[in-house]
Amino acid sequence: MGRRHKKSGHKKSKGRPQSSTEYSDGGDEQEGIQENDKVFEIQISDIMGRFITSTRKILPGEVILSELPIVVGPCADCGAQCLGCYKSLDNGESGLVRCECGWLICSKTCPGIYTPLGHTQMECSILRNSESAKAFNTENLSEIGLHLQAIAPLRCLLLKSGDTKNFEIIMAMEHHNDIRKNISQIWNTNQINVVNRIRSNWGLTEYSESEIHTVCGVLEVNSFEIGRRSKVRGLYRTAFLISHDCVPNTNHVDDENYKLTIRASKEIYPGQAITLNYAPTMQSTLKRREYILNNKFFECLCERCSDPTELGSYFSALICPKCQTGLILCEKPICFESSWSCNNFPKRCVGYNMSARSMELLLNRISQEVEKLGCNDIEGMEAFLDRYKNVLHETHYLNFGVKVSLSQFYGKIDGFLIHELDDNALERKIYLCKEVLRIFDVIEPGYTRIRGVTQYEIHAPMMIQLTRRLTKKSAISKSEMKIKLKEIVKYLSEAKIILEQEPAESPEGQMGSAATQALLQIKDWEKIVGNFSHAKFPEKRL
Ligand SMILES: C[S@@+](CC[C@H](N)C(=O)[O-])C[C@H]1O[C@@H](n2cnc3c(N)ncnc32)[C@H](O)[C@@H]1O
Repeated sequence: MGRRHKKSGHKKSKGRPQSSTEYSDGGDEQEGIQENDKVFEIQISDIMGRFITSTRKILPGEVILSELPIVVGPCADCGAQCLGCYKSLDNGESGLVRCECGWLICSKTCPGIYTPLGHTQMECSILRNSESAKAFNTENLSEIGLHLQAIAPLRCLLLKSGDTKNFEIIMAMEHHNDIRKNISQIWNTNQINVVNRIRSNWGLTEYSESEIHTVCGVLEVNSFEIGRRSKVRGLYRTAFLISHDCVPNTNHVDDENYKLTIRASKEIYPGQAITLNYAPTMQSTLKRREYILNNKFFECLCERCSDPTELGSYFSALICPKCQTGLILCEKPICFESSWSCNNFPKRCVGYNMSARSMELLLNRISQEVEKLGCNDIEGMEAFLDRYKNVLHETHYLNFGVKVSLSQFYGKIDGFLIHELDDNALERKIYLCKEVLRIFDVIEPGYTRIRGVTQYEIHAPMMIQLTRRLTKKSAISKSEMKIKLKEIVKYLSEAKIILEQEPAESPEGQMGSAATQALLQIKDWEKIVGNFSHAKFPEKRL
């Protein structure tokens, strides 16, 4: 592995910066952002190609850019979905309705029919004239996904005559054809499902094979997965320039019109690269690097990937089976074949060594156990943590994923509803939330969705604990109560700031409103304890 792709990393830009006005591909027409408000400029590096850096200090929560997509369409691995609004048709709820081109839609009144980011009139007539719907059996919904694979590439190609400026922007995006054409699994699949379909089945020979492979590559490398309804991807004229880092400094959200908003999660200094994580944050270095290599076609050499401890999060660490005190860490994490050994060696541990292959097999086996855990099965999850407490580090990514679920499910599942939790279970939820916040401070710091959700989650058990102590008349002084209330307000206030940025109708957006309500209610406690905003947290003893 690893050899077929070029090496990459965060090498400082070599070329001169391109200001946004110099960016002739249309990046200067940023929607909603005035030219002189722009907080970023485009730079070019030998390793990363184009990327953006900040032109001034950007504060946490500040909008860096916000834009509508150029193209929206089904993801390559989608199931059956409506061509207009992308609603999933897998559940059969909506029955099978056909557009006049023969393809499936959610209903005759679908709001996405004949709209620029849905099923356009042009697309409809191409699909109808080529009798394309005759090629699939509408009873077999899984087969439709294969045909839908060619829709987003078709929509890119249609811009060639319909919107030349955006077509040029798309064709100038990174496609990695040089690498992708040597990966037969990718290239041949695209040849059959996209190139042949568009050229032979739909008769669009005006698009060359290489042009079609290029838009496939552009979509694979640059598109954002968006929407809440099913698997949908969008290409954006500026956001694609954001480079990757496994500890990103931005987060993003898209709304019902597919508008994408990128915000700073933490302070970004002038000249610093503006980054997002292309890989799943809650995976180990090995898995993230594999994902990036196989999907974005470069090797990540970021600080988190280069550090065997993953910046002290110990996300990939095992407990040494020999000495039980040392940790098994990867010797050279940016090398896929690197072996793993005990960090106690040679002091106290005679030495424990594991090959990359043995580690992979072990983790695959344990992952299968995690996948089998029911999402409501709190007892099963706790039993898993207990079973592996002498094998996986307490914040190993496999443990941590389970802990994130537990931190949210305690209080929500039948038999574990918040008021039914005993004192130990309340304490457990608080402990888990704090651990989740501590680790996310390292791997995804700042104002992020998970931080907002966890801060909201922690307030309820803390409030109940406080009420119970008060009603049970367990010894709790007024000053201790004030400190607890102040801590709860701190969590809720940050949760409110973060979650109010989410779409109001989303579960996170609703949590944001609930945080606002909770903050109002908590004011009533002043009647009991007096003003607590000046309460001092006890100093931590070293
Ligand atoms: C979404 S594009 C970003 C824009 C692209 N650099 C361009 O010039 O069009 C993603 C590609 O940028 C490059 N890239 C982004 N982040 C990188 C990083 N941290 N290290 C190396 N290459 C990176 C890789 O080639 C990757 O496939």
